[in-house]
Amino acid sequence: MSTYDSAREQYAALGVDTESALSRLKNIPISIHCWQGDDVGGFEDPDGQLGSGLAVTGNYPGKARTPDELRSDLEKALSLIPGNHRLNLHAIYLESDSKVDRNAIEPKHFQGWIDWCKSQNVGLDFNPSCFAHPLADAGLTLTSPDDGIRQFWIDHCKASRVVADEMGRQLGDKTVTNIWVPDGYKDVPADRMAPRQRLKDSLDEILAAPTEHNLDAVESKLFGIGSEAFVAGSHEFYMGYAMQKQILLCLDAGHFHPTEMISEKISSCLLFLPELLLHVSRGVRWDSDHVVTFNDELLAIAREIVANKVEDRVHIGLDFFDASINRVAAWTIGVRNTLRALLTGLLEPTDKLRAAELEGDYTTRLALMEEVKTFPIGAVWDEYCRRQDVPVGPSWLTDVQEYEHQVLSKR
Ligand SMILES: C[C@H](O)[C@H](O)[C@@H](O)C(=O)CO
Ligand SMILES: [Mn+2]
Repeated sequence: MSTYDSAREQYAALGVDTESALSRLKNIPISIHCWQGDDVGGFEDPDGQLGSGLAVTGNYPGKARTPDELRSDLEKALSLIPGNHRLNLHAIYLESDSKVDRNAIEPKHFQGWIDWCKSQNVGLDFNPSCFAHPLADAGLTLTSPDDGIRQFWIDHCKASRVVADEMGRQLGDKTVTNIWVPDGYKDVPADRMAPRQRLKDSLDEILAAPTEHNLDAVESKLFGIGSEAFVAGSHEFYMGYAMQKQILLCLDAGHFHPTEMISEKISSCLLFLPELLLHVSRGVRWDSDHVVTFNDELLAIAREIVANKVEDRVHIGLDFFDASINRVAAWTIGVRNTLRALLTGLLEPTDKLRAAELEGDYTTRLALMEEVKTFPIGAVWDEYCRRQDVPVGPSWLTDVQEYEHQVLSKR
C-alpha cells in the first residue's frame, strides 16, 4: 500500500475525504507578489530608493533587474509550485522606453505582463504604488494637505484602476486592485480627523468611476517606520470605509499589534463585507515581512478560509520580501507553505469538531484537534505535488540551486 493510500484510509476513518480535499485545493489560487523578486525595486529607476516605511534587508546576489529577468524567475518558481495561481503586480513594474510618471500610467505600459500572464495561464492583480517617489518623500500622499500632491496621487490611483480594468478584461477575469498608502506621522498629531477626512475624500474621488473587471481593496496598517505615532489608514478607518462602500478590505498579517491575529478577524469581516483580500506575511516583532513559514497563524488563517468554505470570497495574496536568501526559493517556500496550510485545513474533521462543539463536548473537540495535528498530511501533500507534476519534498531546492548557478549568479 502506498503512503498516500494509507493516509487516505486514516483520514477516511475520521470522516475526511482526501480526494475532495485535493480537488478543492486545486481551485484556490494564491496571488504571488512580484516584489519579492527584486526587493520592491520596480523598473522606473534603477537607483530609486524604497522609503515610505518599507524596508528590505539583505544583499543576496541575483535579484531581477529587468521585466524579462523577473518573469524568468517567476516561471522558475511557478514550475515548483502545484496548482494555478495569480501574479500580484505593483505599478512601479511598468515597461516603457521613456519616463512615465505615476499619474500617466496606461494599460499599454503593462501589456508585457498581461501577455505573459496569458501565456502562463496566470491571473493578474494590481496595486498603485504610493511610495518611492519624490512626491511621497514627506510621507503623505492621499492625505497630503498640499492639493497638488494629493491630486497627483489621486490621479495615480485612478489611472491604476483603468490599468487594472483592462488587465481583467483581457484576461477574462477580475483584477483585485489594492490601495495602500504609507501616510502618517512620526510623532503625535495635533489633528487626527483632518488627514482621515482627506483620505476619505481622496478615496471617494478615486473610486467614483465604475469598473467592470476590477475589484477594489483598501489596506490598513497600525504603524510604519516614520509613522510610529499615527497612520491615517488605520484598521477602523478602512473597515468602516470598506463596509460603507461594500468593497474589499485587505488584512495584512503584519499590520496589527504582534499579538493581534488576522485569522481571528476573517469571520467577523465576512459578516459585513462581500469579500476580503489577505496579505499573508510574517512579522517578526514588527511588520518585518519575513517569508511565511508553516506556523500556527498561517495554519489558522488557512483553516478559517476552508472550514468556513469562503475560498471564493477571500483572495489570498502574499506580502513578504526577504533579500537575504535566494528570492526564487523565498517565493517557493512561501507559496508551498500557504498551500500546505490550506490542505491541512481541508483535511480537518470539521463536521465532527463542530458537532462536538454544538453538543458542548469540548473534550472531544480538543482531543480531535490535537490528534489530527500529527496525521499524515505530508503524504497527501506529496501526492498532490506528484499529480500536479512538481517536485515532491525538498527536491525543488536542487532545481533552485541549479537555476542560481546557471542564471542568477551571472547577473
Ligand atoms: C509593497 C506592498 O504593497 C506593501 O508591502 C503593502 O502592501 C504593505 O503591506 C505596506 O506595509
Ligand atoms: Mn501588505
